[in-house]
This record gives sequence, structure tokens and C-alpha cells, in this order.
Amino acid sequence: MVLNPVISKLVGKLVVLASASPRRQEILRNAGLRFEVVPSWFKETLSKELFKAPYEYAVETARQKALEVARRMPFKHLKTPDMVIGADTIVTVDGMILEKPVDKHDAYRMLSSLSGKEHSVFTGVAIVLCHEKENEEVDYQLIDFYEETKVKFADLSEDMLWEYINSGEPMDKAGGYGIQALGGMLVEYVHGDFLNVVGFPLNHFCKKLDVIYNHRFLFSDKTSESVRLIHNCVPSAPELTQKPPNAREDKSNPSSPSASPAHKLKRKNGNSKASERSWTLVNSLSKGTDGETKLHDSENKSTSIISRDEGIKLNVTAEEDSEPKKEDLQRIYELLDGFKASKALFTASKLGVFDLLHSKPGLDAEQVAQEVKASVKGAECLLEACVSLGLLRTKERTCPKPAYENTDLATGFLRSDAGFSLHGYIQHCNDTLWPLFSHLESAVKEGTSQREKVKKSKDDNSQEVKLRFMNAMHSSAKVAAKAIATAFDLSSYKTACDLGGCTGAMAYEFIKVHSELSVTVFDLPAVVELSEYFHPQHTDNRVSFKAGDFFKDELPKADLFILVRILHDLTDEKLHVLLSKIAAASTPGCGLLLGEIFLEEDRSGPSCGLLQALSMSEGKQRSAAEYSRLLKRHGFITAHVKHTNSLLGAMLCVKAGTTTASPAHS
Ligand SMILES: C[S@@+](CC[C@H](N)C(=O)[O-])C[C@H]1O[C@@H](n2cnc3c(N)ncnc32)[C@H](O)[C@@H]1O
Repeated sequence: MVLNPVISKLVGKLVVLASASPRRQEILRNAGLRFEVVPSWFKETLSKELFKAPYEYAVETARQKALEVARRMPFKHLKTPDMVIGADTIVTVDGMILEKPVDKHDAYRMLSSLSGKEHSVFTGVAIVLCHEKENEEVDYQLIDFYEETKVKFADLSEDMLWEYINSGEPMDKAGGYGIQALGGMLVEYVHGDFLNVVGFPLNHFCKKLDVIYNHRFLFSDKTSESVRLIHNCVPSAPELTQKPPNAREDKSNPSSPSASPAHKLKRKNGNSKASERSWTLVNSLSKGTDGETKLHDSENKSTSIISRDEGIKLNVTAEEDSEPKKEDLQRIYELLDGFKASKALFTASKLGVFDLLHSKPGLDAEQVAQEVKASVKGAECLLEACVSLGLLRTKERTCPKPAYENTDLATGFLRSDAGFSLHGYIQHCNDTLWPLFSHLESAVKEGTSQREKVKKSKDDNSQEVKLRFMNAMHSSAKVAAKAIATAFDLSSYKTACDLGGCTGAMAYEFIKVHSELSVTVFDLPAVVELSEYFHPQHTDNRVSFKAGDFFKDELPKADLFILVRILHDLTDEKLHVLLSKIAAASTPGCGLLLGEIFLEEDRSGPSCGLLQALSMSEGKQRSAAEYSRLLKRHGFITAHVKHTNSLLGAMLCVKAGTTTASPAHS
């Protein structure tokens, strides 16, 4: 779901962020933008004295970063992006421009110059729109802007300064501080866009996208003929009129602006050296907010932008055809690509990429390929895909080869030894559910589960397969366990029985949060036998295991029965058999705690439940009210329902009759 509808205009387009900054990536990703990260090779070496105002320096650096990537990609990556975003953040105080400190002493110099004062943070942003023409030439449109935010630092003592410097945080940040982390403690106030200080002025960027798209600035197939570029210069640092700072003399490098004229990029003035100024560029639509005039001629359906500074004029005829609705398009592409994203995640997980990058962060694609025994090309694609999905990120300052590391998401959930590792569940999705879903069409036509068809015959009952299933249950149970265990006040219950409790993951969480409770895990003999593989290092005798079949065998005595992810797998008939056995084993006041995905009353969602149903052998997904009605038939009255933070909802029912227990909602 995207809050800013303009961002959805970019669905299906190849958007590239020419920055390795994890903070910029996070800001844009949080806004719902899908993009690839291709860090710019442009060296930030423009001489600052050449610029009248500090923001001009930031904007020029952003332009050069974005243009370098836009030019390189068709050759190095063999694809032309639709949009490249470049950004550069600087801090200015007392007329000085502060970038990233080179060492601790530089950080000290910067931070002490900020102490007790107000300073400005400027982020220059450049948006390069690339238009590949039929003859494979590429035209470029450049839109740039900057944002200023004022920040005031408190007076910083020497101790504070050094403590902060020694935290290591200042080293990769403009001005030597990161406002979003420890550096936030140094700040007295912020006037302006906070995200601009973090590294990217999201609000201004969205407004600019709005100008570009809603004023039909794009060259599209239909409109390109009617785009006239009257002015095409890049206002640049004086040195750029001679040679761009990143221009390489190496003629063999096709990304070099001075390389062979055979390359695809279009130069308006042939191959002259000074043609840096003659790329088909439309300059800044906003040299500051008042640097432009927009004229909309509704009769001619054209939009003209006239920049006072540069005298730029662009006429674009609006398309007659109605476009597909942006949100619809985004939704459709998300659905179409869903399986690709899942499989990329499964593959990276199976190859051990997240474990590898946890133990050795900063490896490049070649090193990863070597470690996981994959091809370099394949590893490169997989790593880049994982970056685009927010599972990996590229470290800053890693040019020319990107070095990869886990994002927080990967560290938290994808490492095999993370506390909330979903590694086991991912393996189950890949090895068991993926084949089932590839038979979905037959499953739907035949109305039967395809489990038999996808069984790998004899090995399907092997211990390995059972362990894989248990591992999947264990990892996903651990993620949901706390939410279920703490959903209600269970202090009146002393003994619980977790029916189908599998590895005991839920039981161990229950005893952790309920100090008086003992839990018996009841499961099939084959499962109980293997459960010891999953016991925590320090077992607690308040958790015990009992082997049995809950349809046939006597249930352990307990005053609370726990059923997590059990009932949806059962048909109504089987469910009644199990509930009557629980009811028979319960006295009035006994509790029954259910953990399930609860469907909406009108069965319109959530989709995780409805999609799960597509691969279920029997049983069905039900709403909380349906479960409540079924339980009531066995004397269990619903006391509370809670939609937890995990995918599972929780429901607490109490056996009717004279009761001493009165559980309360926590
Ligand atoms: C989907 S798993 C749920 C595991 C656990 N409750 C959780 O949420 O992580 C279903 C569990 O029920 C167990 N089970 C299935 N049929 C059973 C039966 N007839 N008697 C006892 N346990 C059974 C399975 O072995 C498995 O551990």
C-alpha cells in the first residue's frame, strides 16, 4: 500500500538509486518505492570553491552521481533504467561544507564546530529520466532540486563528543552524525524535513514526481514526438564545461563519456569533447521553488515549464488515452512477481547467503559465489534481487564492487541461528509448499490435496522429512509464541496441555511468561521421539512430553488445553471428535486456548489464511465466530478473542458450569 500515489506511477519501471546509503534505501523503500541499487562510481571531488552556494555543490554532486549510473547501466548492466535517482547530503556551518569525516580527528573537528550552534543540512537530489529510442540511443532528462533543514546541536562536552565518536557512528555520515540513531541525542531542535537530515527529502521528492508524472513530463511512446527541448545545458561547475570530473580517458571503457562514438548514448553535438553540456537534458525544474514557472495550456493540452534561471522550456502534449490506474497496476505487478520474490528468498536462504553475510559481512558477489558454490553471474543476480527486496543491502564506500550485508530483516528472521529465525519454515515453503502450489491447477480442478502427487515416494516418510516439518513448525511457532502466551491473563491456570504441541516451542514460551504453569506437550509418538532435537539447552521440568493420538488416546489432565494451528487442519467431523474428548477431560472453569488464523466474517481475508487453504489436505479456515460456535457446542464459552501481532489470533474459552477460575483479559 503506497501512501503517495505518485510512487505507484513507477511500478513496472526500472528505478535505480545511485547511492549505497542504507538510510536512503530505507527511506525510499518505506515509501513503497521498488528500485535497484547501483552505487555511483562518481568520486565526490568537485571543488567546493567553484560553487556560489553550498546547495549548488550538493545538487551538482547528486547530478553527477545519477548521470554516471544512467550512462553506465546500458553498457555494464545491459539495461537502461527508466529513472536514476542521485542524492548528496552535506552539512554547512559557518560557511564551511562538512561531508563525511575521514577519521576520528576529522569527526571531532566537525562535531565540535557544530556544538551549541544551528547548522544547515542540504540534500541535493537529481532525477535522471532515461528514454531509450528506437535506434537504441538514450535521451536523458534531468530534474534536480535541493532541500534545506536547520538543526541545532546542544553544547557538547568533550566527553560526550568522544563517546559519540568512539561509538563509530559518525564515520560514514555527512557532518559526522546520524540523527536517526545515537546522534539524535546531540540535537536540540530540527526545523524542516527530518528525513532530509537522515539523507533523503522524501516529501520534496514525491512532489517532484508529482510534477513529472501528473504534468506528463515523461517522454512516452505517445508523447515523445511532441517533446521539444529548447535548452539542453547542464548548469555545472566550471570544470565540467571542459571535462566532467568522472570522465575517464580510458577509451576502452564504454561508460566513459569520451569512449567510442559507437556507444548508444545520444550526443546532440556529435562526439565533441565539450558535449557534456549537450546531452539531451532538461535542466532543473526547480532551482529552488521559485526558479520555475509552470504554464498549463488546457486548450492545447500542453504543459510548459519555464525556468527563470536557465530559460528552459519544455512542451509536452498530454496523452489522449486514459492510463491504467496506478494502484491497480502496482497491485497486479506485486501479485505477478510474488512467486519470483519468494523463490529468490528461498534460494538465498537455502544457499546460506544470510548466514554467510552474517559471519562475513561485506563480501562481494564473487566472494559470495565462491563461498556458496554458485556461479558469479547467478550470485550477482540473486544478491541484487535480494537488495531490491530489502533483504540485503550494499555497504557504503564499496566502489567499484558492491559489498553486501544483511538488512535488519535478514538478521532478525533469515539467519538460521536468529532468535526468531524462519529458516526452517522457509525450507518447508521451498521443499513442501512450493511443489504443492505448482500443482495448484490440478488441486483446484480435482478438489483434492496434491500431497500424494508431490510425495517423493519412499523418502517422504523419512526422519529427515519429519524433522523438516518439525523445524518449520518450531521456527514459526517461536515467532508467534510470545503473542499467544501473553494474549490473556492465565494466572489462574496451573496445568496446561498443548495438544499437537510438536517440538514444545509454544510450551517453553508459556512457562517463561507464566511462572506457575506446567505444560504437557501431547503429540504423536514419532514427533515426541524427535522433539529432543529442539529442546532448549536448559530444559525445565515444567515442560514434559507425552506421546499419543489425540483422537484415540486418553488426554493428559490439565486445567488449560492449548490448541495452536490444529483445528484448521480438521474437518468439522474430526473437530467435533477432538473437542468432545477435550470437553470430557475438562471440568467447569477449565480453559481452552486457541491459536489460529481467524478469517474475516465475510471470508474476505486475511489472504495468508485463504492462501494456506489452497494447500491444505483437509479441514478449512474459519472465522473466530465460527470457532466460537463450534466450541460452544462442547460447552466452551468464548471469553476473549485477541488479534495478536503475529499472524495468529488467540481465543480463550472457558468450560461452562460452576467455575472457580475467572480469567481476565490482560
Ligand atoms: C500444524 S502442527 C502445529 C504444531 C504446534 N501446535 C504449533 O502451532 O507450532 C500440528 C501438530 O499436530 C500434531 N498432530 C497431528 N495429528 C495428531 C494426533 N492425532 N494426535 C496428536 N498430535 C497430532 C502433529 O504431529 C503436529 O505436531
